[in-house]
Amino acid sequence: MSAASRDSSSAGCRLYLITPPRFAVTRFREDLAAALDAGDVACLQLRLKDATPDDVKRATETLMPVCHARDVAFILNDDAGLAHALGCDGAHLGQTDGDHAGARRLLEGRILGITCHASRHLAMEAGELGADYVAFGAFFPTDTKEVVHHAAPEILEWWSQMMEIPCVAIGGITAENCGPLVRAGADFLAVVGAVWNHADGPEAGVRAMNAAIGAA
Ligand SMILES: Cc1ncc(COP(=O)(O)OP(=O)(O)O)c(N)n1
Ligand SMILES: Cc1nc(C(=O)O)sc1CCOP(=O)(O)O
Ligand SMILES: [Mg+2]
Repeated sequence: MSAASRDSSSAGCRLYLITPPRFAVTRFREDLAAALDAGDVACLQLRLKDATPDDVKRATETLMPVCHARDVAFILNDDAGLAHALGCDGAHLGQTDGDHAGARRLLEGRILGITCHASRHLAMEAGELGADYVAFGAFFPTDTKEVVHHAAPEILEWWSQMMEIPCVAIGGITAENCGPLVRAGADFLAVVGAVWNHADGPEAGVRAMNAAIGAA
């Protein structure tokens, strides 16, 4: 999850895949493997908002090996303690997902990503406490989540010119609309629907996203 050198092209921007909100683990294992085999994916975030810790544990035990076999980092959403306990590669925390500084200490040597919405101030704070990446969004309307914050590409441009810490763009991103985000300096594009809801299936979704990143 480190940023490659930045320039004004798509060089270095990679796909950051997030799981669908709900899935049957055994079946999803096959879908995930096929999606990851379809093209470059930097990491998978397990995002199960209504699941119990036991559900998350089972999903992690099933899906993390699929990721690791393909050199894809496995990041758990919302819970740094559980990420640590389950041996995940890292955690993604929102602004209300607990103590960021404590998570940084707990996940020493692992990945910590922090949601910063459309706020330069939150991003600077996250950078100062040692986040491995900051996430900005939502850039476009999304059916995956009700969002209250709306970001514009300028924040990616500002961040990427100022800071070495990678930035992730999220929210309604598709192969059709991602070009300006890549050109603005996003290091990663985080997507749910663009892959899992692609009309031709998740493999086509991964291929389309990578083609669009490469063409930006
Ligand atoms: C890469 C990435 N960016 C932002 C989010 C959103 O996190 P959060 O604000 O905590 O909202 P939930 O995902 O928990 O609903 C994310 N998960 N991943
Ligand atoms: C999980 C999440 N966080 C967002 C934010 O703006 O912080 S938008 C979002 C949903 C991303 O799914 P899709 O790619 O289907 O729009
Ligand atoms: Mg969260």
